Amino acid sequence: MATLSIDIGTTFLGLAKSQPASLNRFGRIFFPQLWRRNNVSQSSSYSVAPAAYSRVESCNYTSWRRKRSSRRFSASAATTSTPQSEDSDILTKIPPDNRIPATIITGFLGSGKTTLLNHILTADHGKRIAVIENEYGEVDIDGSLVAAKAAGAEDIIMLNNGCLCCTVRGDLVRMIADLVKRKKGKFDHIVIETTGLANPAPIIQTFYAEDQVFNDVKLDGVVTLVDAKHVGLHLDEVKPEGVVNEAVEQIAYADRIIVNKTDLVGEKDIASLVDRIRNINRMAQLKRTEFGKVDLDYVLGIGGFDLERIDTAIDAESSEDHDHDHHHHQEHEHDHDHDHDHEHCHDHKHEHHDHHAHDHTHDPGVSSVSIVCEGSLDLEKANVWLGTLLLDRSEDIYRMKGLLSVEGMNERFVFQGVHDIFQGSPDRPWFPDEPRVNKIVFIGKNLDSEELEKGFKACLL
Ligand SMILES: Nc1nc2c(ncn2[C@@H]2O[C@H](COP(=O)(O)OP(=O)(O)OP(=O)(O)O)[C@@H](O)[C@H]2O)c(=O)[nH]1
Repeated sequence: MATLSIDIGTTFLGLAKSQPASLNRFGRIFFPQLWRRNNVSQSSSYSVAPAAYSRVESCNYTSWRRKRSSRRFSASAATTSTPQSEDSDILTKIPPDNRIPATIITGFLGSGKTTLLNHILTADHGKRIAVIENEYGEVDIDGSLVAAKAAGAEDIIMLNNGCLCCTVRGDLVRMIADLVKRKKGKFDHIVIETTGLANPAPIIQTFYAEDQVFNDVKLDGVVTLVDAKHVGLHLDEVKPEGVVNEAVEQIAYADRIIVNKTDLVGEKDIASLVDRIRNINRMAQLKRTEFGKVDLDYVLGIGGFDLERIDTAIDAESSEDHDHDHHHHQEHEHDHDHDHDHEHCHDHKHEHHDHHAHDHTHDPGVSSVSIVCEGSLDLEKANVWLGTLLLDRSEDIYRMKGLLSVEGMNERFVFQGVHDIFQGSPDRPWFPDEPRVNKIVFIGKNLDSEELEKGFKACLL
């Protein structure tokens, strides 16, 4: 791990240990230097380990990484001068977020991204939408998008000098800033269509790392199109060491998954594909479509990164794909690592194994682990556990969401993270008769469900 991360880790753990835990200090102790961000009214927290960006070999992150490094230090410094009084209840409220929402549409080549975009632009939803379209090479706005523009997109901007997740991310930042400057108040939502080969992670991180973007625009969600007929080939593709499988990554980072082109395959194949997708990402909602025809509120206004909606997301595994989930639950292989010593605590690990006909060719090792456990946490132990986990494993932990019960705290504590970008806040109070059930979902690489559950359980009182 980089020296920088170790320095910050020492500071982090030092702060966590040096302050006695108490209710009103909770927010400040919990990931203290991740908690505050200058000039932003939300209870937000940011930290990005340089290692988190080294995964995409082909991307040139050097200057950005340098910039991020210095931000880690400034975030840390800001925390030490937290101005709130002890009896302030500001941390128990998640303030309104009036920034312009942005949706990322991703999915492999030909999966139906432009088709969905056109559906969004031509549907009757009353939203004024600005589009940022990323194409490889010197292509112009394609014909269908011209039609879409005629149908009412507020603005269409082309990014065609390379892939958003690599060379043109600086352009994305400038374009968003320019769009906001020129047209603020004239549009309600930004939709960004990535190239089929984009890895969503660096694009997501842009929304947190760049002030120019962060101050005006909030990431609403990642919508991933999956080509029901062809995605299997891409999921199976074995990449050289250190090179990501974009098809897997696009599913792993999604808030909403659209299994498209279902007219081209049979029900059995769809069920098996859905099963496979759920193994990678159990946090996202999933729908099956033809020609991207979904209700607009399925893809816009998702709040995929909003703390207020954490419980919806972490309950998604029992609610998604209502029409078809009987297949899922019958066929899905659950690796139930229940701990029978503790009847209220269990984890589910959802990994690729060879129960699918083609899985044996490649195991990308990206899976979901969920921990559901009744009880209350020792604040200091939870701090150390989660902090250490982020420091050690943030490169492998793609996304996480959680809802925690902390001893001595009346409110539920909700958090979400993308690698080691972490946001957390108390939300509503627990109801008097409500069972204090903790729920955490991790999506990532090489996740060890037993280790995660053991670490979590050790924090319980
Ligand atoms: N049969 C069938 N064809 C579809 C469906 N959805 C989209 N298509 C077609 O698939 C082709 C690719 O769709 P696009 O929307 O351009 O896909 P894309 O993801 O934007 O493609 P790239 O930009 O090349 O990555 C087009 O010819 C669409 O008309 C579907 O549900 N069923």
